[in-house]
Amino acid sequence: MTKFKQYMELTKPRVVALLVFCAVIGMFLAVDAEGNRMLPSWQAGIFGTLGIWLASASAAAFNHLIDQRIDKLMARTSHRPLATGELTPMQVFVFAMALGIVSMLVLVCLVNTLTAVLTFFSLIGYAVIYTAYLKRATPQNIVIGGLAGAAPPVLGWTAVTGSLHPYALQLLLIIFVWTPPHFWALAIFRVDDYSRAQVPMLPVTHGVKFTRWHIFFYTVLLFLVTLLPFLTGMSGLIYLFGAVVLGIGFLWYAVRLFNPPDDFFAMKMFNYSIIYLMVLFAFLLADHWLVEPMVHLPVTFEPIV
Ligand code: HEM
Ligand SMILES: CC(C)=CCC/C(C)=C/CC/C(C)=C/COP(=O)(O)OP(=O)(O)O
Repeated sequence: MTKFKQYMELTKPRVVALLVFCAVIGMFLAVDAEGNRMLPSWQAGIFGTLGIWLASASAAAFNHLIDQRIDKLMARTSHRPLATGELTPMQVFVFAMALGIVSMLVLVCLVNTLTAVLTFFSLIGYAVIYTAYLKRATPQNIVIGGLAGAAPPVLGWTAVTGSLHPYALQLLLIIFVWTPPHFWALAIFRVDDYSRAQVPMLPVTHGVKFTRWHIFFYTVLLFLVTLLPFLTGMSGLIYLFGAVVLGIGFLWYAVRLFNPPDDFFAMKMFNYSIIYLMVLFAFLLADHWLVEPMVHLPVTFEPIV
């Protein structure tokens, strides 16, 4: 691998691409103080995206640094540049710090302080609270840690408006509830990896059967939570259609997982979770810009901050 590719790998490019996608959609869903649709200014759009991207990449690189011992022990992660020794911990530290500092400079100087502060908390939440502490401490690690990964739509929204709106928190709630079925599906497939590395993920501590039930409960909760944007008047019928169809698909996987047709089925569910979130957010966007706001239920909220 070239040096460039090794540094790119540190930033978890595909995970971060979806985080940034959700942040950008958050930007295009933002409404003004009167509740009207608005387009982001070019500055909020470009520098907001850049700042959130760099902060997420920085968090991912810190995750590589802190997890190097675990990563060496797991088949899925043993090829990572720190695990193989292709990069040194000092190189990774400098890279992660540089990304983090530049992201904060971009957000503070070119976007707004609220977005910078919330992004900073997300970075610390993932890199320090989740990776360095929760991951090793409790099988609820990814549930609590999921809050950091769920932040991007809120960050996108605040980048555009400078204020926090309950609608944006609904988007956070969706990703927060989506994270457990997303991750535990993969963890079931990789249970031996986590067991070898002694990471207390739910299938390791409580078994695969118990984890399947948790996945099922969170998937039902996710189905209900994804109805909120429609019920609160944020989104209309196009979104409702998308959420219900995608949600039925997710529920089908959760039920089938109790009696999977093959060993690879949990991975299929994990892959579906990624498509699910991407398409759900695409529906939110399409609905917001294609449907006349009058179709929406007449419920409006005041910004919180
Ligand atoms: C605490 C929360 C989360 C945990 C523990 C988690 C865990 C994981 C793990 C272990 C992988 C496998 C990576 C690999 O293939 O080696 C993965 C992949 C992925 N995750 Fe998550 N995830 C979380 C939150 C999120 C969030 C919030 C997003 C985006 C909104 C996301 C998007 C993705 C994507 C797109 C992939 C596929 C990456 C690829 O194809 O290489 N994840 N996740
Ligand atoms: C500023 C901001 C929005 C920060 C969020 C950063 C971020 C990259 C969130 C994604 C969550 C994720 C990939 C967790 C997996 O970590 P893991 O250590 O369990 O997985 P691994 O074993 O693949 O490293």
